[in-house]
Amino acid sequence: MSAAAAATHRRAAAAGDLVVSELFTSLQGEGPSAGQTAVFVRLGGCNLDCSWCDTPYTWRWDRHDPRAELSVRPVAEVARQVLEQRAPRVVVTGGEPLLQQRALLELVARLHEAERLVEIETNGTIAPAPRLVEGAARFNVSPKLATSGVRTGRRIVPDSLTALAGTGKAVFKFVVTDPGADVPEVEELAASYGMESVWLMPQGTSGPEVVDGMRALAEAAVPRGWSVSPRLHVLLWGDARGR
Ligand SMILES: C[S@@+](CC[C@H](N)C(=O)[O-])C[C@H]1O[C@@H](n2cnc3c(N)ncnc32)[C@H](O)[C@@H]1O
Ligand SMILES: Nc1nc2[nH]cc(C(=O)O)c2c(=O)[nH]1
Ligand code: SF4
Ligand SMILES: [Mg+2]
Repeated sequence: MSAAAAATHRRAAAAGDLVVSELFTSLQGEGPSAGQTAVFVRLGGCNLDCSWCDTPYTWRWDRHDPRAELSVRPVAEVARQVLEQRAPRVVVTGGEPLLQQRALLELVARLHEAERLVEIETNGTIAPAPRLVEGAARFNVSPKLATSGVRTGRRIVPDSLTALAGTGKAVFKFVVTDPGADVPEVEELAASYGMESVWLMPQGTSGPEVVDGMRALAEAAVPRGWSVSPRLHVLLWGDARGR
């Protein structure tokens, strides 16, 4: 991590604040709630470095400037901004949102109290605390496969995947780059961790990549009883930020 980004995260953690990348309202583009209006809270910082990550501006500080990309905001202020929107649903993502679990807990508790449905997008490497599980409507867990380019010991944390599977609120959404290599790896992970809801989503940041990818993934998903996730925001708006 860059020194500036590290200092930002330390300052936020000391104050109980959140490090925010962006906040916007859109349609949930992925997973079981695809098509539903939601407020997105994108937090800064990640503990992985997936080769195809579509939001490197949240963590890749050799190519992006953390002073321009990140802001430190009190939980109450983020909650107020979210609740100004009429959307019934909130998607907390990143970066890796569970890196900021202490402040995240407070945000999710406030939103849950205000009867918002909070979905948390996570890479599955960090176990959720009981209070986070209580306030969350669902965890959209996206464990990374070998084709992410991240080494196994970093991307697969068995205790965290077990904890997430045990919440009863997790779906597992795998980004597939190469079905021949990736589908057998998903089968192994699904069996090892008792994943009940498995989703395949194509890697891609353009309409044709997503549509062609989904068509190929249907062949693998249907016989196995799995689901295929669109990337609706990519189909509608391409690789635009804040969508
Ligand atoms: C940017 S990540 C943030 C949340 C968390 N770090 C994670 O990976 O789940 C949000 C979602 O986008 C997916 N994703 C990122 N880049 C992608 C790409 N190029 N194609 C398809 N999905 C991608 C991730 O796997 C994850 O499901
Ligand atoms: N529209 C839209 N839906 C999304 N679902 C998950 C996203 C994410 O980046 O986590 C995402 C996103 O970036 N945009
Ligand atoms: S874990 Fe998520 S945010 Fe982090 S690099 Fe991978 S896709 Fe990007
Ligand atoms: Mg996204």
